[in-house]
Amino acid sequence: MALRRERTHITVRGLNKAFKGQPLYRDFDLDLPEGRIVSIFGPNGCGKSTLMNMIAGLIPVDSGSILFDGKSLKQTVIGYVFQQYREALFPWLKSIDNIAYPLRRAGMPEPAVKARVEELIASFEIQFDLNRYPYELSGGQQQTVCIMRALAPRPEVLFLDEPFSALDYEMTLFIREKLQEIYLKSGVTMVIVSHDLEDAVYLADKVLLLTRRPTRIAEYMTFDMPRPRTPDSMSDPRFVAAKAHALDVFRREVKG
Ligand SMILES: Nc1ncnc2c1ncn2[C@@H]1O[C@H](COP(=O)(O)OP(=O)(O)OP(=O)(O)O)[C@@H](O)[C@H]1O
Repeated sequence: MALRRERTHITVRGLNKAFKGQPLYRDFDLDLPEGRIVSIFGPNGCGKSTLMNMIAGLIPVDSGSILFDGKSLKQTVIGYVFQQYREALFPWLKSIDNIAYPLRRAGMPEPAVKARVEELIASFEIQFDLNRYPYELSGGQQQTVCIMRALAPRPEVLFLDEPFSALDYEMTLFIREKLQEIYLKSGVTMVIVSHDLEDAVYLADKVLLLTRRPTRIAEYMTFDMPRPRTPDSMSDPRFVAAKAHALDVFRREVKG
């Protein structure tokens, strides 16, 4: 595979965050590469979600800088997929209107909204009825709607907080494939928080392995197995070795 040039997309510098006087991140630096998938993995409570949410602007930092290609968050279009898809969708809007919501809110003219939604439906090869309300859909279908909504405004970065944790295994495989397809088509930078090592490694170009708090980077592991990866990839020796290595680092960090 030809080597792709790695360009930094998100730069985190001198990040500090404490909860109730207890430091979580102290002078923390991180670079997230453009057009790659980075998974964040680490011990329970080490601050995976907090880190991603600070980058996505959902949680304030105490101090430090976070820039997207040198720009602030306000100047950047991002998408966010929540773990709890049931609570993330607006129950009073049909699924299709949930997807269109961020476009309408941004004042996009209706014909352009329709065209963008149609484009998403085609690229996701949606087989279910998007005129249904979210509660009429299965969990996997609801999570698919959440991902489509997050992608609707063509974000530069897509953040996903444990996107598989509320799904059964079959749906996990389905959503993983969809995310990989979208990534291969659009090259969007993705950041995924995962508490499952298999999920963390499967989609990732890089796995950010964190320590216990106060949280540091234990290892920023590169996983360059070619794409598309398939369920068979999980028995590939390269996948098995990457997962075993990440598990070693994790065990060392948990033991302290
Ligand atoms: N609003 C808050 N107030 C006080 N403490 C908080 C708050 N949010 C998070 N914390 C604490 O900060 C730490 C990191 O939380 P966070 O949810 O980011 O960790 P995580 O690695 O994503 O956790 P998990 O693996 O349990 O999902 C935890 O110890 C948590 O209890």
